[in-house]
Amino acid sequence: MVVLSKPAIEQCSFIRNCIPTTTTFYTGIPIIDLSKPDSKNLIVKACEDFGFFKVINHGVPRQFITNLESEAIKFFSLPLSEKEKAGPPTPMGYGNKSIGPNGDIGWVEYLLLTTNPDSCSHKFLSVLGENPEMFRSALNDYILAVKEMTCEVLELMADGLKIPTSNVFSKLLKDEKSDSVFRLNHYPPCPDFQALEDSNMVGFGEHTDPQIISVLRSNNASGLQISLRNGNWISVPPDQDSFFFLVGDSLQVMTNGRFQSVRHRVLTNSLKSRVSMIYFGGPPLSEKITPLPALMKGETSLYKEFTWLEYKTSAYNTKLADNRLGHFERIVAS
Ligand SMILES: C=C1C[C@]23C[C@@]1(O)CC[C@H]2[C@@]12CC[C@H](O)[C@@](C)(C(=O)O1)[C@H]2[C@@H]3C(=O)O
Ligand SMILES: O=C(O)CCC(=O)C(=O)O
Ligand SMILES: [Fe+2]
Repeated sequence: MVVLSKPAIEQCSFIRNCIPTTTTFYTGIPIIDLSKPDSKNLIVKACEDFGFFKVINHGVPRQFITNLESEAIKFFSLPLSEKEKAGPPTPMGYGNKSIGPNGDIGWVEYLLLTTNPDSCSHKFLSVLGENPEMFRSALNDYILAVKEMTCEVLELMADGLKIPTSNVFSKLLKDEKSDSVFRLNHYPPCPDFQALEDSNMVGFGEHTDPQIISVLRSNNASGLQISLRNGNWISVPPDQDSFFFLVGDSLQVMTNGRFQSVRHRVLTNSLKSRVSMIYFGGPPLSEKITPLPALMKGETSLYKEFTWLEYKTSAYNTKLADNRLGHFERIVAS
């Protein structure tokens, strides 16, 4: 039996007083069933209306998901000194509370990796845990299966947009030089609510993702919120069996603003640990990010021309909440 010390009991009463007993979950999130024939049009509609949707019947083996989740839990349960052997994040590697290079702080620890199995960021794994090979293989299985499912969704999206080359997005992720990233996040339950209250700390502050598409899976702990087009924040009901897709800044540019990247954040006040795993599908560094000609019916581009390397370099000089695309918007005379 666990006997709580007095301060811990006090914390519990604080928790009881401060946590709303019910989180109001938004029930209108678009759900895309990949086994249904109308999914391509629903994907386009969801990207236009929300920049966000949930995918079910995705075909990613449950075993790959549970294996990686249990490896992630094992990793995050290691002593801090062990985890720190894989840090600091530069930007790949283990990070704790500090997000990115510009002073953002969150109630989160994480592991950021490149997705190429041969690339050096997986070297971080070899310094960790009792069986780094199991972690490596769980990661490779998961990333491969999620990438395949993501490409299927991107091809449906291109079809839905009536773009004649349906691999226009997926080929960027499939390219061997694709600059895709993988992230494991762990949001521990808050031990010190007062500190969190005082500092207004959140799990992961509001932002948009710079890549083409982000594919997020979490355990059944709440926390994720997205901003609707009217600026209202809504709580996303967690669903450990589904994947959430988020439109990134690069897809916003490639669709000349028809899709908009979704602002999102993670709040901390759950009593439960949240573990999330996110695949950020990005293009090769040299790729020009520009509106697709097939979508430009006489319009002009809303954005200056830039490569993914230029955008990424600029993004790494911004704070999390900044409007990163702002620097690349073209002033269009009306
Ligand atoms: C504050 C930052 C963290 C971030 C790099 C940045 O300077 C701005 C973009 C951030 C973000 C958001 C999505 C992904 O989690 C991420 C890996 C990415 O590609 O851009 C993070 C960056 C990071 O944590 O290094
Ligand atoms: O952990 C989450 O659920 C979301 C995290 C996120 O938005 C990110 O890592 O970019
Ligand atoms: Fe994000």
